[in-house]
Amino acid sequence: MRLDDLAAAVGAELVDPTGRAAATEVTGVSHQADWIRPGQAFVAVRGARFDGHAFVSEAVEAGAVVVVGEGMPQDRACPVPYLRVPDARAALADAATALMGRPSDSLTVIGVTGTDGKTTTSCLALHLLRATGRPTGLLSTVGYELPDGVLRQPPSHFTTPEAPQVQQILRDMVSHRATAAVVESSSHALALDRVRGVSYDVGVWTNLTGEHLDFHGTMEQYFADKAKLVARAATTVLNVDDAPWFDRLVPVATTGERTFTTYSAEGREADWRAQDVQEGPDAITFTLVSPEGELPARLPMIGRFNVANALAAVAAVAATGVPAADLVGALAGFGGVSGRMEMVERGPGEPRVIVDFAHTPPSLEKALETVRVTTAGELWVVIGSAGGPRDPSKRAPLGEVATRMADHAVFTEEDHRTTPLADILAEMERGATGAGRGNFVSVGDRTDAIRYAVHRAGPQDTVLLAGKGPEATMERGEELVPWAEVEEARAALRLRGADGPGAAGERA
Ligand SMILES: CC(=O)N[C@H]1[C@@H](OP(=O)(O)OP(=O)(O)OC[C@H]2O[C@@H](n3ccc(=O)[nH]c3=O)[C@H](O)[C@@H]2O)O[C@H](CO)[C@@H](O)[C@@H]1O[C@H](C)C(=O)N[C@@H](C)C(=O)N[C@H](CCC(=O)O)C(=O)O
Ligand SMILES: Nc1ncnc2c1ncn2[C@@H]1O[C@H](COP(=O)(O)OP(=O)(O)OP(=O)(O)O)[C@@H](O)[C@H]1O
Repeated sequence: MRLDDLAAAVGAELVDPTGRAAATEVTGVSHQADWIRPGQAFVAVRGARFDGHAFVSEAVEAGAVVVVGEGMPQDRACPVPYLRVPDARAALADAATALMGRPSDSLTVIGVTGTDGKTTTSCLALHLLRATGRPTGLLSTVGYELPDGVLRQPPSHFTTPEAPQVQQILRDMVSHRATAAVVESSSHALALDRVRGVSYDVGVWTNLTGEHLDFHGTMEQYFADKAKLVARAATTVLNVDDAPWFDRLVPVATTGERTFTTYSAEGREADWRAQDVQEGPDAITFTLVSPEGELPARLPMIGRFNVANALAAVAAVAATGVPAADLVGALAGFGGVSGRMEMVERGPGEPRVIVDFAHTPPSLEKALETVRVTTAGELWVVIGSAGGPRDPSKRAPLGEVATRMADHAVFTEEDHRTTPLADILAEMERGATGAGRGNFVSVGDRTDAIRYAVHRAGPQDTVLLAGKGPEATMERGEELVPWAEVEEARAALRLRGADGPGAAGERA
């Protein structure tokens, strides 16, 4: 793209006294100076921690041919043309969108926002679109996928990366013949214009509860940031059960030509709702009451909240023109979400082992509560708490919740980093004993802890391995070791099968 076209795309005036700059070819854009490659534009963002202008020299040395920003500091000159804009983050998104040729215009885009359930709903929508014949891409916390289904990681680990990565990934999807995309859209992304330039066909709202107020400031601001998705999507899928936000979203969802559809997992009046919900050990069944009639549905997941996620995904994909009967058929083939209530395959006589990401006291409580419903025997939990800079105040409450909600708790390591593991375990134990409970044991090594629980659990029992979920590494001291919780669970089950319940547990 020519520099004068880039200037037009970001709404800036190109001051070009020599007349030679306008035709300069701009090959890409980045907000991060050390990612700049020759021929690219550097957008200097004034952030909470840094002023991107401090990195202009680094960007130019790396080959930036233009800098975009809200104004160079007076004491510094810019060695390449400078495009002055009122909002650098908006310009970053506009430049990236233009340079990538507006890829989302060639895709049916479903955006998903909300405090909880974004990743699950996104993965469900991806599955439904693919299973009903649409080559689809995904951008989410777990990474991104092109229609080939291979999970890839963007260079920075965000739910929704910055606009240049978002637009590049959408462009790759189009190049790989995707016709649809599911974009998990975090509140940070909506607030910081990372998804400006994505034209959403359908916007999905899961729910809104207090979280991330450190960034958004107030609940009102958090709502306003998330509501940007509803304000931009042509059709929105709204959760009737999410009071009071539902009522406030309706006017936002109906301005202009836009429409909305509703869902309820709690039996309220809605376009899409679940009736006669039955939770089983491996799946949930319910009657889907839809605008196209009543249909029996089977969702191969556990966790009652997943009914809401499934309804949201079904309603969203239906809004793109897929019949409800096809969606219900496809739902039964969903393979789950990695590390989120993931059931480990088991043989006869083996306990049910579930890997989940819950690592805060409220999410652990919710996870244990829902698993309890389908546990005929006793409930075990293996849980640790992170060290290093992570919030130490949650350690004792985790110990309290684990021993209150489960019959047996095994306290163990979870990325303790340079914090002494013994200190973390002592805090978790304090939470349990402070509440007068002794149904716990501490087993520092996580492999041993998992084996301890799996070997003692009976065939009717459930073992919840909480906290690590899909994470691929464990931080022990200064060391970063590879980790695979599901593999650990499989190994523990194999050992249990070989030695018989109880035997290898003695090794822990
Ligand atoms: C609150 C938030 O999201 N902040 C993000 C934001 O920071 P910021 O605007 O304050 O920028 P800054 O760090 O001060 O830097 C200013 C500029 O200098 C640039 N810079 C900075 C340093 C350097 O060496 N070189 C350089 O070029 C930066 O790229 C940036 O453009 O832009 C930065 C550059 O992309 C991000 O690193 C930073 O993410 C922070 C670290 C973060 O942790 N964000 C998380 C909370 C986040 O976004 N999470 C959501 C999901 C939340 C959820 O639902 O759970 C997500 O979508 O992942
Ligand atoms: N609809 C829901 N309502 C309430 N809680 C939910 C819902 N869906 C999932 N959860 C809980 O939130 C956890 C994370 O789910 P998921 O990853 O889908 O959410 P998320 O919004 O993407 O969060 P994150 O961005 O942290 O991954 C689940 O393990 C479950 O405990």
